[in-house]
Amino acid sequence: MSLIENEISKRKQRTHGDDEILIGKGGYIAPDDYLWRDILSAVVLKKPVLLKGPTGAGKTKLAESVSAVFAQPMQSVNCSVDLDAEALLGFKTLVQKDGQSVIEFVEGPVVTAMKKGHILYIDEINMAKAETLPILHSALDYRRMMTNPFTGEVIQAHPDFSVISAINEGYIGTAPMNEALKNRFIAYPVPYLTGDQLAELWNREFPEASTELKSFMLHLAADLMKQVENGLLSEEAASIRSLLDATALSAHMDPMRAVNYAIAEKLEDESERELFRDLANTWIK
Ligand SMILES: Nc1ncnc2c1ncn2[C@@H]1O[C@H](COP(=O)(O)OP(=O)(O)OP(=O)(O)O)[C@@H](O)[C@H]1O
Repeated sequence: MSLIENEISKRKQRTHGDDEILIGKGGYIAPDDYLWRDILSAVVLKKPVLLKGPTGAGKTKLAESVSAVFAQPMQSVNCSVDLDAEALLGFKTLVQKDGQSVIEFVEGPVVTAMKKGHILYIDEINMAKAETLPILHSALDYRRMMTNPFTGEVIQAHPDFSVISAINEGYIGTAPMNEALKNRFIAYPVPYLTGDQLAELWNREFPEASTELKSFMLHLAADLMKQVENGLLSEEAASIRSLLDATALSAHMDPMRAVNYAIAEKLEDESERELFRDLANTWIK
């Protein structure tokens, strides 16, 4: 058995009680033959994983699929400029016990994931304020431990504790990631699906849809990718999420209106919207 299969069977044997509700559903389709196993390799080697890719490329789905394959609960943190140490580690609160007010510490997602050996998914990690995340450095490198500044507790991570982060690189409003933080991760590009893999996703998500509709969406997706590569459309124009939304809407309305609402109206420039509509029109029969 390979290292990966060995680790999968080991982690799967654990039981997680009520936390089982936090196990992901899976369903990520990889763009090639190696990305999925390459990511699992980093996880079993206890290296933090950084998923780099545009919005709606399946990064969250991929993290959920890692959670599913190991049957391991996933704690999620969504970063924003307001994210502070308390949102990551937890906070103190007053509770009543035997008629007395006592201070208790409510553990946050990082502490829980470290202690229970869950997967910690940190979405949009580059959106957090530069001063917030260094608190994680010692948990992310070979030390795999942290001193909780709120309680003074020294936490040694459970052997299964794994970290997956995601970043929308180049997305407006995102700062580059702090170098010392980035240095602790193994980074994987997560592109939009194309070709056969995209068709596989459509066939799975829309088994009832007509071949004509699926063919329209898949041709449109290919054209959008081409124009993104040519620099004529912004990357989110080819977002798989938006294309899936458009296909779902098409069950209830004309597909041209569906792609207009789900994709065109969200593009910033009128020139982009026009180009998009021209491309869509060429595939509408
Ligand atoms: N390769 C893929 N395999 C399976 N589903 C995918 C894939 N790519 C996109 N999707 C689907 O597209 C939608 C968006 O995916 P997801 O939320 O994982 O994207 P994301 O990269 O995390 O986006 P964001 O950066 O905006 O958070 C979901 O419905 C997801 O199932």
